[in-house]
Amino acid sequence: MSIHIALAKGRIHKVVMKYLMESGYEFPSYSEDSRKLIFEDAGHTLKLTLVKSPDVAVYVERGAADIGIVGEDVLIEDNAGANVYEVLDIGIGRCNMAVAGVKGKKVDMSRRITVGTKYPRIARKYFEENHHSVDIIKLNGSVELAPLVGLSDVIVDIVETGNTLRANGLEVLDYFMDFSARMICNPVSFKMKYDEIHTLIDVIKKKEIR
Ligand SMILES: Nc1ncnc2c1ncn2[C@@H]1O[C@H](COP(=O)(O)OP(=O)(O)OP(=O)(O)O)[C@@H](O)[C@H]1O
Ligand SMILES: O=P(O)(O)OC[C@H]1O[C@H](OP(=O)(O)OP(=O)(O)O)[C@H](O)[C@@H]1O
Repeated sequence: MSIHIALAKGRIHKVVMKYLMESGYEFPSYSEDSRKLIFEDAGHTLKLTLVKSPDVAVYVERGAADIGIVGEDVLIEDNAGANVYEVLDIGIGRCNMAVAGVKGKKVDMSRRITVGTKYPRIARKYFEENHHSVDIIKLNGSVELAPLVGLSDVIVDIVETGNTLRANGLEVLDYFMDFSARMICNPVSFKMKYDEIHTLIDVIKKKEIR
């Protein structure tokens, strides 16, 4: 029985594809530049689809995919884990969530501050837990711009190397979560395709990428 894996398109799918090919799976029609979204391996054991990160859990929950591989940040932000099993921490795509602001500029946390972010739920929870009153502005990318042009006082965003913050004259005020890519599984598939799914888990575990 073949298994269908929904892969978060972007950084995560590129590493997972590379890894699967290094482990002996052949995907004759795959290339990083291709616009194709579905790939089957030559042995017909895996079908891979490239899905936008927030949609991965939707495919898995509804049984359109058996397995999903997606960043933990996305699962937490979308509160998406309830109807799926998280079966493995893949260890790739490691990054932190941080509050950042303009370098050297003091932010008065005692007043209501504005926060630009792609992660409104995670940001709100963080500020609530720290008893700060905030106005969250949901953005869709290039979040670093917001404090530079006066749209927000601070941002909450992913930091990996810190290069984007540095290049834009921002600094971290607080790191508060870290994430990695997770493998999630549809509960019915987990029972029906138990052996195939465990074979895949073993293949990925064997690669020391954590
Ligand atoms: N430096 C990083 N920046 C963003 N995401 C990272 C980083 N390092 C690891 N990740 C992981 O990769 C995932 C996003 O990958 P990527 O940015 O390639 O996808 P994307 O679809 O372009 O995302 P988005 O549209 O949200 O920018 C995140 O959910 C996170 O788990
Ligand atoms: O610490 P770094 O290694 O610089 O990585 C962090 C940057 O990467 C991500 O942006 P992405 O490239 O996904 O673009 P986006 O801003 O459009 O989301 C993230 O939102 C930061 O901007």
